[in-house]
Amino acid sequence: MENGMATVPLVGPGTSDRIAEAVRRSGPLLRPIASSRGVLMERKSRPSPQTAYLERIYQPRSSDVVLRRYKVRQKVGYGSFGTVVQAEDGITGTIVAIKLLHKMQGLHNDIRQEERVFEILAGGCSPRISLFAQVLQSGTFKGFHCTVFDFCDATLYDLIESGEGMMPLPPFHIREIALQIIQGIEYLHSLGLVHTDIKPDNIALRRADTVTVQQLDRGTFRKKRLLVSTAICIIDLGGAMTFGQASAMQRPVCPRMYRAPEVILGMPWSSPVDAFAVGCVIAELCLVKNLFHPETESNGEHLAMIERIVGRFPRDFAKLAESKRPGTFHLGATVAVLFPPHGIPSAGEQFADSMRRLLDARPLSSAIYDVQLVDLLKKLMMPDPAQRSLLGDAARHVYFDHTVTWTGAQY
Ligand SMILES: Nc1ncnc2c1ncn2[C@@H]1O[C@H](COP(=O)(O)OP(=O)(O)OP(=O)(O)O)[C@@H](O)[C@H]1O
Repeated sequence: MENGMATVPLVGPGTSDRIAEAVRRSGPLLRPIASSRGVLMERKSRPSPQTAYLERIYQPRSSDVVLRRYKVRQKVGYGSFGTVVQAEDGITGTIVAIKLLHKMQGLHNDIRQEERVFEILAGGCSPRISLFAQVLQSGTFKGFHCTVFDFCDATLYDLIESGEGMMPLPPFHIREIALQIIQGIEYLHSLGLVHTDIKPDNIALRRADTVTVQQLDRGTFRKKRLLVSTAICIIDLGGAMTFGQASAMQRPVCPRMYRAPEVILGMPWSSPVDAFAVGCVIAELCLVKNLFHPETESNGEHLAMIERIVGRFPRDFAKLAESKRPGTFHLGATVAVLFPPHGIPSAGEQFADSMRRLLDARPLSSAIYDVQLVDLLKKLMMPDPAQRSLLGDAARHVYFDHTVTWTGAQY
């Protein structure tokens, strides 16, 4: 093993130690054969619109120098609110990410929202600030409001979609990433803020350096790529709101696949929506696919899917939901989501696809084999928000015993 390590080429200051550590913790049956640096995965951001709005959306050009300092290199991401580019700082030479907000009326109530939320986080004076992308500067370029952030090599979405040879991640990497997400979002909650947009696209890996190892698997060595560091960075604070704003919010929040039952049912919601979404993201990282089928067509199907995968809704919660949305639950000897809706045969043509998806969905405990992880996920995704685990408690779950996390200083 020691000799094997000596053949690994260095990929940056201090990196060899981290490679050695990553390999050592992955088990005794490994030998490193190569290492690579930086963005090793194709960036998989959602597609840009091909519409008439193009002039209101920043189109990156390699000759652009944003805020007279940052030389644009390439587009790395695109979201509902902005285009994100990679740029080089002309003064320090460091690589940054710049988000240039779309110029669309009504899209931004407050164009400085992300910066303000980051200021609140920074004001909390906690080392957990390193779990978020730092805002370095902001201003206007070609009429676009732009915010400059730390650059992250890849998101969990990139990793899941195109982390070839890396997925599934070793269990200890999943644990380290999960703990950081929980601790970061718990920090937001401790400052009275709800993120509202937790999804794999919004959790980034600061560095995507990998080491390729040969892993002994049933008598033969197979190639496997390991992350050198699991340091994460939570991005996109643009949807974050205070508990007070959350309680007054009418429109649904959270992307559908990560949306908690109380939001689906139009009931009051608050910070537990983040816990539910965190559970979905951790499960997705283990399964290397969405926990809830991405083509789920209706709220009814989604609730039935939650019931099948996570567990039954408690009677009190179902009763409350029934009083607001009659026809959602069957309140008999057992409480059950009424899907397909009352009076429509489940064998009918109309719901055939939905019924097929529901039948294919596997309960958490039969899809994930780590019993402690399943217990944690069930607590994070309790259908009733009043029973859902607080993130502080989740961070102390036995699943995380002996988990080492990388701090900001180490990535
Ligand atoms: N600091 C960063 N480093 C590297 N890539 C980033 C960074 N911030 C954002 N990105 C990339 O840009 C994408 C869009 O960013 P972001 O989610 O902040 O934009 P948005 O317009 O608010 O999107 P959404 O539709 O999710 O609300 C991300 O999914 C990611 O791929």
